[in-house]
Amino acid sequence: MTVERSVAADSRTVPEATVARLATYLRVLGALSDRSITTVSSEELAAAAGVNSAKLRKDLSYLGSYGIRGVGYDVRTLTDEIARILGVTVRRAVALIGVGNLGQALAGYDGFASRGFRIAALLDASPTLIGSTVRELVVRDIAELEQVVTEQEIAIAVLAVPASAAQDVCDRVVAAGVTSILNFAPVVLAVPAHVDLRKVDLAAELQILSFHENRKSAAALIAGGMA
Ligand SMILES: NC(=O)c1ccc[n+]([C@@H]2O[C@H](COP(=O)([O-])OP(=O)(O)OC[C@H]3O[C@@H](n4cnc5c(N)ncnc54)[C@H](O)[C@@H]3O)[C@@H](O)[C@H]2O)c1
Repeated sequence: MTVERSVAADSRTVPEATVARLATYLRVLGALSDRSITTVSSEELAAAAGVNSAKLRKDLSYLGSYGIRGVGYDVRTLTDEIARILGVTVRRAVALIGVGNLGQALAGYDGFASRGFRIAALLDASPTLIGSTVRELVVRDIAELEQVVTEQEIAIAVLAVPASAAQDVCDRVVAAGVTSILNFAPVVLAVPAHVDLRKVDLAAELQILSFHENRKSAAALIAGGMA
């Protein structure tokens, strides 16, 4: 999603694109920490995150983090700084709505917990799913949405429902007080200005790759013609 926005980080503001890269740096730092690596150079961190080191240094300068010349960055300190800016020092409770093919795959993904998120509730409308257990969580009836949001202090709702149901579910989630939504349904959702909405669209990502494939084929044809 390309929303031109910034996030306040102390007295400075962090561009949205930097926020997205900070999440990547945090993942890379987590992997380094798992391997008991305590310092990392900007070049190493940039390469592992797939960006150039000038961009990485610029991104980290928003945190007031410049590293030590010749030594690099302290993995623990940088992890803590990025986690603080991203607000993942608190474990946020996530409600997963729609426990079909995608919802069950997401519910089974261990990576959320290690990155600061707790799947606290699963909700669905299907009588065959309501009451069943997925990853030790009982699937609740979507009719209980408002109660579940309050009980579990849900901070983020993930929508994995059919496109036809997504706006209705989104409206209810917002009315229940949730202000962050991640939407997987292939539909543009309308939300009030105070709600942060992000969308995941794997088909669009594949189309972008397809576009690049086209360009590569065209370039190869031209190069072949010139040879
Ligand atoms: N963004 C992506 O890249 C991506 C990838 C795959 C699927 N999707 C989308 O994710 C959604 C789910 O896909 P799926 O394959 O899991 O579908 P699915 O049919 O297997 O699951 C959808 C679930 O939503 C439930 N549901 C329907 N209406 C509901 C409502 N009003 N409230 C609560 N639950 C409700 C259904 O009972 C079902 O369990 C679809 O919109 C699909 O297009 C997106």
